[in-house]
Amino acid sequence: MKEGNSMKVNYRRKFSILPINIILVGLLFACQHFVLFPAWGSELAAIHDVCQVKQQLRLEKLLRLINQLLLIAHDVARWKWNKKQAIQDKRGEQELLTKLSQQATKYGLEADTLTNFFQAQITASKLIQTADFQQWEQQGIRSFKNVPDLNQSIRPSLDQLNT
Ligand SMILES: O=C(O)C(=O)C[C@]1(C(=O)O)C=C[C@@H](O)C=C1
Repeated sequence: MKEGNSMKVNYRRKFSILPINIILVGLLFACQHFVLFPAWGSELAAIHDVCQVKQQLRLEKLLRLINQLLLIAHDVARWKWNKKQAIQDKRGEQELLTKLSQQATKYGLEADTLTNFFQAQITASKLIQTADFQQWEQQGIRSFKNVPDLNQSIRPSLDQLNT
């Protein structure tokens, strides 16, 4: 083989494995850091822990809100019982769901998921109110004293919790 040709082959051999070399050196460098600086591993674990705690806190806050909303359902039921009003307010429900799905897009949340969640919340509220009505019917309760007004006080509280 002529000298010029053999140099070409050597040159190709030398440089064709260059990207693999770069990747291997990169990997080695990264691993070495975790070996030489094990603190990095614990830092990653700490970040993971913080994320988990934050998620847990968000979940707890959500559960607290659900609980508050369901507790208010008893006040709603008392007001409706006193006024002999129907439990279901289909128009109110639709207005709430439309407003919430518009807010979902604003906050980058999925409108369907949010709507399903609040639909379930409304269903739970209606079940509580129905159970209250049945119980008061059996107990022969005529009306309740000191019930906050649905429009002036209860619904604004519900709106605040919902948003
Ligand atoms: O605002 C009421 O009348 C409620 O009973 C509350 C609520 C709700 O959870 O938002 C529940 C049932 C009604 O059909 C409408 C709304």
